[in-house]
Amino acid sequence: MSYSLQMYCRMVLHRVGCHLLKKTHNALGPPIRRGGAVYSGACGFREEEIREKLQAFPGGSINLVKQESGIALMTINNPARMNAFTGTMMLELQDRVSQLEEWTEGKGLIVHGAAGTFCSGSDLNAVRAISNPQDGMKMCMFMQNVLTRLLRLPLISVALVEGRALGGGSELTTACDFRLMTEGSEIQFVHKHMGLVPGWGGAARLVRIVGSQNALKLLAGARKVDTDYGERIGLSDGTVTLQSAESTALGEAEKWVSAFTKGPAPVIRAVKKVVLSGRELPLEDALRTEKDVFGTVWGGPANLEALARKPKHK
Ligand SMILES: C[C@@H](C(=O)O)C(=O)SCCNC(=O)CCNC(=O)[C@H](O)C(C)(C)COP(=O)(O)OP(=O)(O)OC[C@H]1O[C@@H](n2cnc3c(N)ncnc32)[C@H](O)[C@@H]1OP(=O)(O)O
Repeated sequence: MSYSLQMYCRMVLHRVGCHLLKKTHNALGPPIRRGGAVYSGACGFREEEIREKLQAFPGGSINLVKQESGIALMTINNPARMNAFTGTMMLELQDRVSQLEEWTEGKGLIVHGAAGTFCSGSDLNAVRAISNPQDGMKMCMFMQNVLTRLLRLPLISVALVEGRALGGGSELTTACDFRLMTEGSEIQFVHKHMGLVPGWGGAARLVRIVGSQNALKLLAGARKVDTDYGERIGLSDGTVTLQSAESTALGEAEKWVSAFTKGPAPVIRAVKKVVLSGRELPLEDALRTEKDVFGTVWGGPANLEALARKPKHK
């Protein structure tokens, strides 16, 4: 077979493969599997290309502490820039999410910012440098993959908002199951002021959190969301108040999430998995996933221990 005919056949097979992948994806709903990315090579996403570009914008870090309690702490750490995301911080976020996907004892996650503020979105210096549509789209697909995987972690996740969460920072808060805000903090989708719409998946997730009318107000109005407004529209799940001189917002957030992570890790992780499938999948696919997850805990150690504790009925 001539080379050009070979190349033509490969191209046809590639297109058919991509088309079938999309059809399967649409028929079965999102692939909720560990590392469930949205974009892959099959659909023309070349991750290596954007990784190289992002590598060129250093600064800051994403720190991760996996605690004995089963609750991990992730810190967006670039205080000189209000914790804005540099290119290397986007890459580090991906690495931290991969680490959390491998953490089998994990039950909870708190995402917070360094130095008393959350995150002011993409680093504007990096944004200026990759402002051409092609690179912007690649950064968008990269961050959508990372934040989708963050939200799909089998951990109960909380974004602790102190200070400000702006632009991509506000989108990051929507990639957690819950949001807690401290007094005086603000979440603001400033994208409109940048001539943008969210690109990291924040709009799709915001509609599912607050409904389409509230999402329109927050995006088209670039409205500042304070603690009261946040709780009223359901964007915030609670306002963190310090209970004593020694207490910290992070400590209060850990207490809050501990109420949901108390218990054996396999059970807490199973709870997140069944809620995740209920949130993302069409009903019958969600029921099948629930059946599969149920099968992992029914008759498991935690179930048998609970039964042993129950007094036998005469
Ligand atoms: C593309 C989109 C997305 O990814 O979806 C985005 O997020 S675009 C990015 C969307 N985010 C934004 O538009 C927020 C931009 N930043 C601001 O509006 C402001 O900095 C505030 C965050 C409101 C803080 O104002 P405030 O007056 O309190 O402090 P400041 O402005 O002096 O900021 C302190 C230092 O942090 C830097 N800084 C703050 N936000 C930054 C950012 N996003 N990128 C790069 N540097 C940033 C400032 O340049 C300044 O550095 P120097 O002391 O060296 O001057």
